[in-house]
Amino acid sequence: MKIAVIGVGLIGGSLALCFRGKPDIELVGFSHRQDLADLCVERGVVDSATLSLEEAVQDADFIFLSTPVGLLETYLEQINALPLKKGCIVTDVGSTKASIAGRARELDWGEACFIGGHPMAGSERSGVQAATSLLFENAYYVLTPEPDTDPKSTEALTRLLELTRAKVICLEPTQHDEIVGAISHLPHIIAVALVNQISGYHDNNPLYRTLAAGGFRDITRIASSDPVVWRDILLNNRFNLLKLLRDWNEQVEGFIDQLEREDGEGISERFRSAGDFRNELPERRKGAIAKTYDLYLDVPDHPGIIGRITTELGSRGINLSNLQIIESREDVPGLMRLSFRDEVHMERAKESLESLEFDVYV
Ligand SMILES: NC(=O)C1=CN([C@@H]2O[C@H](COP(=O)(O)OP(=O)(O)OC[C@H]3O[C@@H](n4cnc5c(N)ncnc54)[C@H](O)[C@@H]3O)[C@@H](O)[C@H]2O)C=CC1
Ligand SMILES: O=C(O)C(=O)Cc1ccc(O)cc1
Repeated sequence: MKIAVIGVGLIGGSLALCFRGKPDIELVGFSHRQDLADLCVERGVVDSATLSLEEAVQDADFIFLSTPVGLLETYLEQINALPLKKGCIVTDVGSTKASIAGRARELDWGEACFIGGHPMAGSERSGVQAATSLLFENAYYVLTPEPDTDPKSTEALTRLLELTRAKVICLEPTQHDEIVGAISHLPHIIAVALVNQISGYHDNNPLYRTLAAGGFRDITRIASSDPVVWRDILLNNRFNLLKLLRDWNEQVEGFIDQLEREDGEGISERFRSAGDFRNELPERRKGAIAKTYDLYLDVPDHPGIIGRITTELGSRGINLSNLQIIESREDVPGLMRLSFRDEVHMERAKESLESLEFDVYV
């Protein structure tokens, strides 16, 4: 089976790593620059890479378009005009689905077909350097087959995507863009606006960055996302976002009004209803919203301390899903966050680290 990945960045590279090394799969990357083509081969993400689109898609069984959204339709058109293998499935990974689905519908695919796709997992990092085969584990992977798409093609793509360990669901493209606009694109806008607002205050007083603590960091991680990728997503989904931002203004106006009227009960009620909804979000899956079980511990600045902690957990078979040094506190020993997929591993880690006399907080 030949799989072509057009644009081997965070998402294209991560998909390639999920497929890589499986028996009978040949992975070819297409890049628009020789240095990037060389890099994805050097990093072992694809078997070979080419600057020729024709060569990349020739005889391919699956083609994944994984460039920024603004380039997807151009590549779709170019690929549609090239000779494709009978039964070839062309798909994409773009964060918006209506426009590419609309363009694909206008093209004649002959014995090939197009099925839109969107893995609902990612990160604020970009480029093939950030690619990982674990990115999609337990996340949702949306496919947008048309009513007349051959179910066998959707099935074949779904079967291949099992290698990502994501859960495939099918959605209509317009509905996808409305929902994903609200749960992913709007939060990115809010994070960026918030960081830029605070950055403006910081220009006059550097204490803003010094004091920026957990809450600010938690809600602004995605503000570090790739500017080109996000420019394209926001422009592409602008009609949904304009409505969502007007609704957002109403939320802001509501707070202004409650503060002016000193309406404490109204403010508490907003926190209560937000907490109720937030606490009911599906748990224990990675992706756009990752639920983890976290422990915090003070770590003295000793050489080898991180190795000691991870070796201890590893030797007891405790599965660590993430580790982060939190730098929000100055002039104190480091604070480390250890994340686990479930409560059992978290509790076992707590006991084990306490027995080594670490101060552990849940
Ligand atoms: N970043 C994320 O967390 C997620 C992104 N997506 C979607 O995945 C797609 C790719 O995003 P990322 O992998 O995050 O970005 P990325 O920047 O890591 O990867 C984009 C790739 O496209 C290549 N590229 C850029 N210009 C090109 C051109 N003219 N011709 C050919 N290739 C070109 C880049 O070299 C890079 O390899 C986007 O459509 C995005 O909406 C989907 C899910 C999550
Ligand atoms: O980093 C995060 O938490 C994300 O929000 C990742 C993400 C980015 C873009 C998508 O289309 C889907 C998921």
